[in-house]
Amino acid sequence: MTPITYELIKTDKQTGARLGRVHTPHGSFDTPTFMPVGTLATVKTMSPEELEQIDAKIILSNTYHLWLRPGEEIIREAGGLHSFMNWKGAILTDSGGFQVFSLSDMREITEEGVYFRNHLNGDKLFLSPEKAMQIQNALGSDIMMAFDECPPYPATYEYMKQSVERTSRWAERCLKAHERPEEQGLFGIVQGGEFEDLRKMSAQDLVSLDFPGYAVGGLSVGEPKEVMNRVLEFTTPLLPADKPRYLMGVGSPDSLIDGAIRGIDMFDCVLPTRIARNGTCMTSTGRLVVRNAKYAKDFRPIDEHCDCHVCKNYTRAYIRHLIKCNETFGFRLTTYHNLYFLVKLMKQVRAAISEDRLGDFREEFFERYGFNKP
Ligand SMILES: Nc1cc(CSc2ncc[nH]2)c2nc(N)[nH]c(=O)c2c1
Ligand SMILES: [Zn+2]
Repeated sequence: MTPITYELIKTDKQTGARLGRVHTPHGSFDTPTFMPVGTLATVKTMSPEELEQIDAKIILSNTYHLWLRPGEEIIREAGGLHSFMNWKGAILTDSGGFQVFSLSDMREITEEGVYFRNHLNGDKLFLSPEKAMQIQNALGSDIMMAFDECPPYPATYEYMKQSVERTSRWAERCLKAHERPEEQGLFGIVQGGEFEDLRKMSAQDLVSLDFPGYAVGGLSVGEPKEVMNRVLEFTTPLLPADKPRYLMGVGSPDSLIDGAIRGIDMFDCVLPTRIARNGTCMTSTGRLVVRNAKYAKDFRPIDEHCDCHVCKNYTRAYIRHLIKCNETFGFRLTTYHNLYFLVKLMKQVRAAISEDRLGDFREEFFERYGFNKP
């Protein structure tokens, strides 16, 4: 009945990585994949045409932000988020709980839902599983996320246990409130922090509800990378092999590779677009802070190994000049390159999986990027 299906093509013989394909009402995409983030119905500074140029197939947007501005009814009247923002690819919307905790103060969690203040004008608001589903229904996203609580890191075992049990009850309420299950997919979000038994409880609760896909939540919240990797090692095997697995809020190039190795298919992170707006670029030999004075007369591309439109036509000196003058075009150039870099990285990961050499690719990439440096 769901419009979201997953095809497992092969697994890498060197690691636990999977090559797959996800089908949605707005197109299919190969996995592992990176999803650019478009919180306010735009991937900041990028046009939909440019996102198509870099081969982005699915983007993220946010229930919380679009509910506050412009309001989900305006987007419903526009015919949904795809037509509102003229994006022809797939859209995944986060459910809003996480944003409440990261953006607003005066929050109160109850069984019913979360009371909080609008971070823009201080108004008292209430978000529940039913409300989050109603907003995502209006947005018309291809993949909706269940309303969950992402507890702060670290959290006590007792708090985490209560939170997981409530998130499972909220997930059931989301399923009941799902108005168009044949047109929109709904992913459950596994919580449980770093506690293996709670991750197992959360996964079992959600798998028994038979969602079309699953996210691993509660990570990339300040924990050390080793903790994230350990949690993934005992969590992804609990999830069905014939459904997509989405690691929320991740991430940096090393985390994308290490997540893929541990069986993750989908990633999202604001990192590439956020650091681009302060003049930091991802390159095959590590980060390059193009606003740095040493690039004032450097007429090379951002990354000499990159074949993107920006690296073919613009220099570090020119981009540095634009960034220093706070010229919007400068941020467009760094953003375009950073997104192209991560989309290309996932293409390289998929190629490595198809040739059973993702372990080797990880070593080469980490060495070149400088992740192995002590
Ligand atoms: N790290 C992290 C990031 C996000 C935001 S994902 C996102 N939304 C919009 C952009 N990106 C999370 N979202 C939810 N619902 N639950 C989580 O546990 C969680 C964890
Ligand atoms: Zn480039």
